[in-house]
Amino acid sequence: MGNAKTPGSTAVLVLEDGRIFRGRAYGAVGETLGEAVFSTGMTGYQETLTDPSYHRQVVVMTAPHIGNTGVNDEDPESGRIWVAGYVVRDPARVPSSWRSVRTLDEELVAQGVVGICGVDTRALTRHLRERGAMRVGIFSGEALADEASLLARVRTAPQMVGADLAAEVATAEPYTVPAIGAKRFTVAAVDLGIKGMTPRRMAERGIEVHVLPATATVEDVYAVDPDGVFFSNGPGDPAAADRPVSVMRSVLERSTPLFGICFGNQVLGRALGFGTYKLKYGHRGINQPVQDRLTGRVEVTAHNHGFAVDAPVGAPSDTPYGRAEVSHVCLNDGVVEGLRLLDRPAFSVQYHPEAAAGPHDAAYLFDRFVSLMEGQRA
Ligand SMILES: NC(=O)CC[C@H](N)C(=O)O
Repeated sequence: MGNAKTPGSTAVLVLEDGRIFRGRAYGAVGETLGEAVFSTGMTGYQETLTDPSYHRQVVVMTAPHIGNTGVNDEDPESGRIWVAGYVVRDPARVPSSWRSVRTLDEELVAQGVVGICGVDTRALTRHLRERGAMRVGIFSGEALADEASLLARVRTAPQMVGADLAAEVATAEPYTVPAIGAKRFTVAAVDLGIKGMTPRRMAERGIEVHVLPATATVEDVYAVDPDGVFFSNGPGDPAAADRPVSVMRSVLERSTPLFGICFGNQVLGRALGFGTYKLKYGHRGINQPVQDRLTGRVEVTAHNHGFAVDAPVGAPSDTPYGRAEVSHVCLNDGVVEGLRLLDRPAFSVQYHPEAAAGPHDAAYLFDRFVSLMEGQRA
């Protein structure tokens, strides 16, 4: 957390391998620690900042100009900024948008988010691509100190591997998002860090969404008498998500239609008996090419993931819940981007069909979920 900003004051970004970038304080002044990751989205910084999946991550924006459209009250994906820190090359000096109500700098200060600007984000991104995501600290104001002590601070930060974070970001109390228009289905959505656009995309399809805390039990899920069950995106290491994995296994057992996004895809991978692993530097941006192996169609999609499912691409695998296959792959690097069961109504994707921000190529996946629920009724 930071205190009042001194414009243009010095800030230092220290990576855990000892590489240092100097710049100017942006947003709140102070100290922040986290995992350094980069996002290639040219637009949608408000959605990025407020995506709970970024909890404990310091986000480096590869787009050089950030803040151009200021901050509005409509675009946030949750009630607050979740990124641990923010790294920008060249912040907008004068934002311009009819929806803007304040500057991004003001918003970062108001929410105590420590950032840095004026750093060479291309060099920083290349470093992270070569060395991989790693721990980082941003320091400004009274937090500045000699390099050796800053590096020692960075090395005290917790690692992302093994981090169980969903309950830190998810709703404490259940809430309901009503269907828009006539209600057709009820869905229990286990909130592991859900983005606001996800229940909205379901509501638009006549689904009443009961958003449940990350700690929801199987009894909580079935207490809403769901036609389908959804597992959301969220922060942290899926290898630490034992509770959602066991809840999901009960849902699979009962053959209730099931859909998972991002963390939810990793939870499905684990529920089926596949492993998960940490990617070197992850996928974060809104223009990643993904192929739907069922139709052959390529979609341009929004991503934010640092882990992935380790499942064989090709012939289906036998799992305790019948045959499962990799339904989608990333065309940049072959990473598993979706799973589908062949004998039960369940599927998931590693990317973001709710796409806020991002292209809407993958919105059909919400319709697939609706079809599964229709199929179950027929
Ligand atoms: N957006 C997400 O759900 C991210 C899932 C997980 N925390 C990852 O980094 O891979």
